[in-house]
Amino acid sequence: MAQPTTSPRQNTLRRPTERTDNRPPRPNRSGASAGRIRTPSLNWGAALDRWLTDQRSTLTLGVLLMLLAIGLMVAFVSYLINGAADQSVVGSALSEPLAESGTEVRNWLGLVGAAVAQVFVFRWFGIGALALPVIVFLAGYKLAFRHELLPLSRATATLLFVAVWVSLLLGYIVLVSNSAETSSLWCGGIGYEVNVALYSLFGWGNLALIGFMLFAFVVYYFNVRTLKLPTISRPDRIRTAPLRDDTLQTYEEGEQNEEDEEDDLSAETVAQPAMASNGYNAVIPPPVPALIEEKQDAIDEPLPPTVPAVIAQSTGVTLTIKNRDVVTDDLDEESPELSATPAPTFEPDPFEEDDLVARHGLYDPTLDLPQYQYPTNDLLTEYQNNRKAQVSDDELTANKIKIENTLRNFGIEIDSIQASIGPTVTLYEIIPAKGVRISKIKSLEDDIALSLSALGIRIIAPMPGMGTIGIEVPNKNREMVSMRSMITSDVFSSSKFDLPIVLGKTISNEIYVADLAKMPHLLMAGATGQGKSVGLNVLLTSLIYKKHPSQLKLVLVDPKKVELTLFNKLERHFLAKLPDAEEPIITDTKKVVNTLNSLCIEMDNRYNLLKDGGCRNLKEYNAKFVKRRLNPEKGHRFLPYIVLIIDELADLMMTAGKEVEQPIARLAQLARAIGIHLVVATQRPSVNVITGLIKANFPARLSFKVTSKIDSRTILDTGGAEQLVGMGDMLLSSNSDIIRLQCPFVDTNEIEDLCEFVGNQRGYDDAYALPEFLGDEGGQTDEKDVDLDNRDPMFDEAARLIVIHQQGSTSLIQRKLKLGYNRAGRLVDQLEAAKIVGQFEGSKARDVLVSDLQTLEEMLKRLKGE
Ligand SMILES: Nc1ncnc2c1ncn2[C@@H]1O[C@H](COP(=O)(O)OP(=O)(O)OP(=O)(O)O)[C@@H](O)[C@H]1O
Repeated sequence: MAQPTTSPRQNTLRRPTERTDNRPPRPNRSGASAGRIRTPSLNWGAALDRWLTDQRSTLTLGVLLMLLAIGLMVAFVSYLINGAADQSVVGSALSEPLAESGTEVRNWLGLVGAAVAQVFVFRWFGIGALALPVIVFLAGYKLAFRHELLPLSRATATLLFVAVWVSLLLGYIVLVSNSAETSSLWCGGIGYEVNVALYSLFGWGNLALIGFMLFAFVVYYFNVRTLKLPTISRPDRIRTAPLRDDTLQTYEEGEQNEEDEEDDLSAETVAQPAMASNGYNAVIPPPVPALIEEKQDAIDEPLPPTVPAVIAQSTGVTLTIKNRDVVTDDLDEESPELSATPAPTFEPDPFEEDDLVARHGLYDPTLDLPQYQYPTNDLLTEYQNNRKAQVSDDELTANKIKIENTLRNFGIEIDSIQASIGPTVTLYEIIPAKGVRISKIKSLEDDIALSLSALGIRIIAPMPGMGTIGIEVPNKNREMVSMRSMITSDVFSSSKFDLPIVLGKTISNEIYVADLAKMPHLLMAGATGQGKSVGLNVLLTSLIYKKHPSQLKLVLVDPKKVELTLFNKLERHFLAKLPDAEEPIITDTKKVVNTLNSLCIEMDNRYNLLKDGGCRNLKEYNAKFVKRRLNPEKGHRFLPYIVLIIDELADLMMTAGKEVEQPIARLAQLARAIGIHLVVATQRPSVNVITGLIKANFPARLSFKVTSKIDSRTILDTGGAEQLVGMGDMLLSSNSDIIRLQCPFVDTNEIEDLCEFVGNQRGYDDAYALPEFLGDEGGQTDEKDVDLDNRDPMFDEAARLIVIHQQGSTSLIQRKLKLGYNRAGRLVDQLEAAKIVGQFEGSKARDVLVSDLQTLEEMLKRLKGE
């Protein structure tokens, strides 16, 4: 049983263009939200929007603004030097020929420069006007480079304040020093006039008002809530692990210190650098200060981040904590200083947290690749023969008569028949005459289809919620739905979905965009040659057009070895792979099993991070990270969505069976909250490929034409997919709704151009590294396997690093000693065998078992047998 898209009620057969004009928009009928195409009309707002989202326009506008800013600056400075002489020329410009005035003017930018500067400098802000070109320049820079030199809104607020305040202060000075004749240029009209007005009211009190204005600005701008000085050096007051002062220094100095720190490895006080998001991106978020450095094992469950909590610990330390997220756990429990210290009560000031955002702005993951250009629409082809479905009146009438006659032959009279022309099929909706039981028509389904003797007829009896019967008849000339028309549509380009995928056009010509993040996984089936590969390419294209490489990672599994190869070029932008994998696209079954298990580890790691951050899902977690409320020092990082695509599950199930079934089912069951989504395609939708376990966890299923009704039932739980007409004609089943869609077409040339466009841009150093999974052969190296007589040459150095930082993390060794993942992993195993670090504990850093360098040096000597 199938359900067509909501279709308008119609009394007569009409052309599709007529149908769409006068009707109010219909509500979406599924949670996956479809959009609709409107009759083209000149929509200036939309045109402007489009223009502004076109990267060529923003580049042009950006450069124009930067030039304008330079021009304004030159004009203003020149006016401050020559302004007095130019004032009369500008004043008389309207009464005298412009050319003559132009030759008299002294401004370096001529008469226009003088006139503009006269307004901004002389009439308004005086020297404060110099702030304005800076704002214009920053705006231009942001547009041109898609990157902010300084946080634009905050810089604009500051500079505007500076312009007004400087003008007022200078106005006051000019007024009290009685030097308006000579110096009013410096304070501008606003500064002077306001002071004149207020002076008569407050006299000297003006100065106090101006001072207060500055104070109020600072209070709001820096979110000051108390006149107490912020106690940044707090970690000194509470006894902390020895390295924390340096850590704090890193917080304050932010990104600039990164380079210096890298070079300064041997120093005892090596500061722990801010951990980059996922450990490999280029821009490092300034971490949140560790407000409290006490061990607090007592908290297992995350507390709501803003609720103060009083925790009495076994150590006798009482802490009042406002923000659970920044509690660290690396204080040595045995610390004699701590037990000697009376229990401190610590009330962190929200100032610090707000201040991080105030100082650095929100964390922006896209700054990993600030120059990244989203693909442009012209990479996709505008098909010339992309004609709208050509269904003539004759064809409509002929089909109508045929349907009526056929039904009459079976003794079914009909009251009315209406047609909705879709891109591939036309839906005829029939209202049977009174007394005709729909179940009768249903039982005649096959006979009716046979009598109509057209391929691909699908009967929907009854149409859910309509009380009508639908008969879908393929159009003689079908419409080619181009990917370009989908990408450029308003529905897609303005979509705010987390993972928008455009699936095609409905029978009523609406563009259907779904959110993969909500689906949350998709099972795809279709016999060979029916459009599955094109469908996967469409899905990937949608995501690549909408997402920045920092927000999305793709794991591509292609046992057929040919279908997804073009996406290889995206390795350093969008692809994720195992650390030791050579090829980013996984074709070998053994590697697929490892990758699936690695994704399960990634899932568990992400769950731990979410738990630690007190968040319920990826969106909340990332939002919190962006607000700098999760400490990268504690392993928190911005988590990109991961989309796993498997093209041909059947091959994998044949060769690895349970080994792939189980991790797929586990991921499908659990991964939605942490942003891992699966798209699994197969040619053979038989029960030994799409097992009950897999099927149960994929609520959204998509079927291209399949070879039998049984296959259709396996994938969709109903027949119908065997009746499709191929070439991207498909049925989508989600939320127990079935929708017929025409998949857009995207050619391999277009995919090639798209991948080239993205791949030729600067990317990350490598593909996104998935956690290592050693599998049965490798297994977690345990202590006895490690030969300490055969230590890595970097062993001592790594040990010192770990002890200095009191953090047993592989990524620390990787970054600081510039080693690969595998070697760093082996080093950590050796350090574990030498009892310098504790055991592997999932996503948490290992415990460091040696508390100071002196003890370590003694251990190292013992190891060397000295
Ligand atoms: N959405 C579409 N619109 C128009 N034509 C299409 C569409 N999808 C597929 N086709 C046509 O069907 C052909 C086969 O499509 P595709 O390669 O995607 O099939 P497939 O199901 O992946 O086959 P296989 O399983 O053998 O790889 C395409 O080359 C194209 O000509």
